Amino acid sequence: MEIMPHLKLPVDLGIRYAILPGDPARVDRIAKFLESPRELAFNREYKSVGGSYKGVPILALSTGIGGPSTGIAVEELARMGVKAAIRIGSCGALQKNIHLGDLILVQGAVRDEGTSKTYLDPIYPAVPDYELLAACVEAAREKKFSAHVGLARSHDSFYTDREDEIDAYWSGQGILGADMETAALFVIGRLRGMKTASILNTVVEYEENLEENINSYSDGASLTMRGEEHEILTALEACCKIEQAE
Ligand SMILES: O=P(O)(O)O[C@H]1O[C@H](CO)[C@@H](O)[C@H]1O
Ligand SMILES: O=c1cc[nH]c(=O)[nH]1
Repeated sequence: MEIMPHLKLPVDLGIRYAILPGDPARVDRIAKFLESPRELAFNREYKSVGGSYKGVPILALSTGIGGPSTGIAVEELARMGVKAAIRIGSCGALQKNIHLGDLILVQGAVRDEGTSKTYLDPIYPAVPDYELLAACVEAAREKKFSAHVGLARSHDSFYTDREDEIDAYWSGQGILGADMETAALFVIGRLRGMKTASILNTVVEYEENLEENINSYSDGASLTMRGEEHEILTALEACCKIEQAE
């Protein structure tokens, strides 16, 4: 049986929906929302758990940090027949009205990263699948989660000497938040015929201290952990909506 070189999952796993956090620790927290969760593999940054939600088989898989490892995950998931993948990430807000634990449902991403550019020219757009995004928006609204729909910026370097200046520029262009994986997911997923969407949980407010806030998220601060639960539920409900529509 063929095993994926990085994900260490079998090509015929047979699960059509994937939920993709960056952090492997988040996979265990997704597992708590699944029926009959079972750990499937843990190789490098790729931790995977299979289970189901309201009867729909779901794969939770971490992608690690950044476009390169996300690109590998998307390619191997596509080979396994995954039809829809929703990132549930964390982000820094770039607008003052976006608060800790608020969700950003990404309508398009600035491709300020290298991975997607190795596939296609930068003029190609990084956009989610329309139906999958609509299912995420509907799910978040039904559950009354605090959510904003708009653009994100995906970048490669978390620490640069110009981060404040760069953030101010993109904030001025109306971008809602910054992450490191969404653009690569959208571009590579679209090329491989996979529906994609990205939901980002705000773990740093605009112009707040990045390092302190990320530390308090990993320590389980309540607003950001609640946002994480909201993004997990939004993604799972969206998978059910797509499954019902088919
Ligand atoms: O929490 P995840 O999903 O990893 O997302 C964000 O957090 C990491 C940076 O701290 C980057 O991967 C960024 O995109
Ligand atoms: O700027 C930021 C803040 C949080 N997470 C990111 O990926 N980028």
